[in-house]
Amino acid sequence: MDAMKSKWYNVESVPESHIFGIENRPGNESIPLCDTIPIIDLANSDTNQTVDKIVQASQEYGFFQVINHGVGEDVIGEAVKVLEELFMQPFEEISKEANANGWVYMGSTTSTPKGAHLWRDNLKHPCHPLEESMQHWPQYPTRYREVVARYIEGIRGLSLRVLQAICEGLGLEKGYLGGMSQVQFVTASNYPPCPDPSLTLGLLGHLDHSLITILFQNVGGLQVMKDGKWMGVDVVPNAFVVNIGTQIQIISNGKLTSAEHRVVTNPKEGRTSIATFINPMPDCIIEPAKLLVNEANPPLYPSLSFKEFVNVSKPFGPFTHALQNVVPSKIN
Ligand SMILES: O=C(O)CCC(=O)C(=O)O
Ligand SMILES: [Fe+2]
Repeated sequence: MDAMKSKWYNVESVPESHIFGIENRPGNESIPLCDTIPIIDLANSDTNQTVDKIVQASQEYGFFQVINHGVGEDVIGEAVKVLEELFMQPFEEISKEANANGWVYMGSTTSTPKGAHLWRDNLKHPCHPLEESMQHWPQYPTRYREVVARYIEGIRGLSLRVLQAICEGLGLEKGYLGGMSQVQFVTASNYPPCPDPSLTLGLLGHLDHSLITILFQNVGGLQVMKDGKWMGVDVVPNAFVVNIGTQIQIISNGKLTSAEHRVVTNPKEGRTSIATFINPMPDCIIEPAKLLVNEANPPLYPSLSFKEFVNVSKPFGPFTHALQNVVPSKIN
């Protein structure tokens, strides 16, 4: 049997192990694409107009897309190619390499708190500081480190520009958020075509516990919760989807929104996504910024180190609405 045939997803129907309960599965309801999530041109990211657009989108949707972001089309294309090549290897080969190097590979056999298995393979590793973290990255495909490093360099620059624009928009001092973004993880996923997308999910609904997350998707599948309804995030060629993580929702004292999102599968095409999480250091205290809190605007969230926050969230599983359980006051 060749590598492709032996993959778990070469099946004619969705195995029992991948069927989600009624309350989580997408079903047959058709979900519209949201054509109002802003697509923001970053050619001049420091103008007031761009800053306003970023803040508005972050308030209203917790999501926006960026174009003219400075990361080359070829850099993105190469990264997707090298990841697709990696995911083509047999499960055992990837796992062996992951274990030897200390990065995380979760094949679709990995269970989720909701019982069923996700319709995806996924890898995760740190990517900041670049030189140091690169030593632990995959070595096969042989161009992986070189290609992904170039991608990550681009994402680092972009993330600092976006964080700076958010600082400006919130009225925070320059570098307030950029200075906190000392940890960066990349997680790449392969969502194979699925014989029945109504039964299963690529990724359960969740909030990202990051400052921001910068995502590339080559095929649609990402959905965002807006006013209690799922909406599809359209694929804009070579754009990045940026979303506000729970940590910026806290720092902004609820002014900016971290929105729930999930990934559905499709019967025709495989999908590759690359999400880069921009996170604080574990000991960094995350709390509503002093400048945004006063008598009229009391803090909505407690102060917690990022580590504590993640710990408190754990009992609820990484894919649940952890934040709602942590904070006494509502999060919306
Ligand atoms: O694959 C995607 O489009 C989304 C990934 C994601 O939301 C995550 O890894 O947190
Ligand atoms: Fe996410």
